Amino acid sequence: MSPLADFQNSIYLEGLGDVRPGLPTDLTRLEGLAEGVLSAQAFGYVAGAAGSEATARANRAAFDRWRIVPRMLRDVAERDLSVDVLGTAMPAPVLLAPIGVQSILHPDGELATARAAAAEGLTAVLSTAASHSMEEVAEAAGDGAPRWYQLYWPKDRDLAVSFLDRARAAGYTALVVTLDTFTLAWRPRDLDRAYLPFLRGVGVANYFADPVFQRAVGGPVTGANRQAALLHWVANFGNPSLTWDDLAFLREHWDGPIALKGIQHPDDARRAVEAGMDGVIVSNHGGRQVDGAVAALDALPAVAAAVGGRACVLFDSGVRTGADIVKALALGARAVLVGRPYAYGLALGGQAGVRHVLRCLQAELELTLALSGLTRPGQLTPESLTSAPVPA
Ligand SMILES: Cc1cc2nc3c(=O)[nH]c(=O)nc-3n(C[C@H](O)[C@H](O)[C@H](O)COP(=O)(O)O)c2cc1C
Ligand SMILES: O=C(O)C(=O)c1ccccc1
Repeated sequence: MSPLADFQNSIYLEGLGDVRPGLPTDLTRLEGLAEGVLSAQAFGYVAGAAGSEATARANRAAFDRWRIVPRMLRDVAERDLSVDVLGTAMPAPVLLAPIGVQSILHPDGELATARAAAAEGLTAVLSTAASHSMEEVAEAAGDGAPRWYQLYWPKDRDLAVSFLDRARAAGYTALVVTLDTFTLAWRPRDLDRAYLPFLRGVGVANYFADPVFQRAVGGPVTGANRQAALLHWVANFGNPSLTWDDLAFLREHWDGPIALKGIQHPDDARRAVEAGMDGVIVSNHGGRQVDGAVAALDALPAVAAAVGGRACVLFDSGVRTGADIVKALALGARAVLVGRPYAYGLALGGQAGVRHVLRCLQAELELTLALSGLTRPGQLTPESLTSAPVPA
């Protein structure tokens, strides 16, 4: 019996002893529960999306338009979910998407997330906009815990280089460069509450701890230069002038694998490969950037075809269940990143809440795969799916 199937049994056995798991095993229910424990501002920030939130809804609807076609009598006794992604060994094709400002969800924020990921052997991608510094998070994760770093590429090139140097020194092995968020989009829930965590000093730990940043604001951030430091953050956060030519700069300053996050067009995927990138992450940022943008799952097949095995294709935006993961892998992703579900787990139960989410996702993935007649993620192809009948 695999440890993941054991997890399912342990839930039933606890049930016999009348001890219920603390959080629901249907992860789509976590959002509603998280609303009950978060401030309206924090909940709105996390659950919200751009504009009318049509793309956030489309992300989910796209999964619903595909159905798995299970196959029988295929000896699925021995299952192995493990994959190698950009040189990182993973027990399952699941990563924790970079989510900034996690201390609005739980005081331990990214520290709790890193510990939960490490306990499962899964890779957490640390955001540049984290509420704890990358060095603190690395220490919380512990030696040997796989970790990747996500770059919000700031205007100041020296600051970008400093982030990359620090990430390397702290043991982050792969770089995720987020391209779709050089500025925050039109987000009505936050606008209506005039809520931006950074202006309250949340999500700036990596900046305030940085020697290059400190030099620019006249020394370590104290009460005296705090306002100036926050304004410097606003001015530097993103760079709308970047082009494909700038990727050479990243290659020069980061010798490990690089994945570009926010790819939605096959031509952009081709350009990423031509620029020597190791991976692309098909993502629309969970619907938080371009309202009306294509559902991420609908963009995946064409990107996978354009890449044609020359780079690693990853996926996020809308993954909520093991079945969702099966569908994304079948349509061309090597692994998925999950975002809001673990953020809600963090809000509801700290480190244990995140771990609950990770265990449920892995267990449900393994069961869905096996019950569909497969034993390894790599066996999934588009033939594993059929499109759902269009509702009348
Ligand atoms: C509250 C919140 C903060 C986020 N912060 C970041 C970030 O700092 N960097 C980044 O690349 N993506 C960020 N994202 C986007 C996620 O990495 C991911 O693309 C998205 O959440 C996936 O969609 P899902 O939430 O539907 O799983 C954030 C998403 C949320 C919900
Ligand atoms: O809110 C977000 O989606 C996001 O990506 C972000 C951007 C800057 C800082 C923190 C999070």
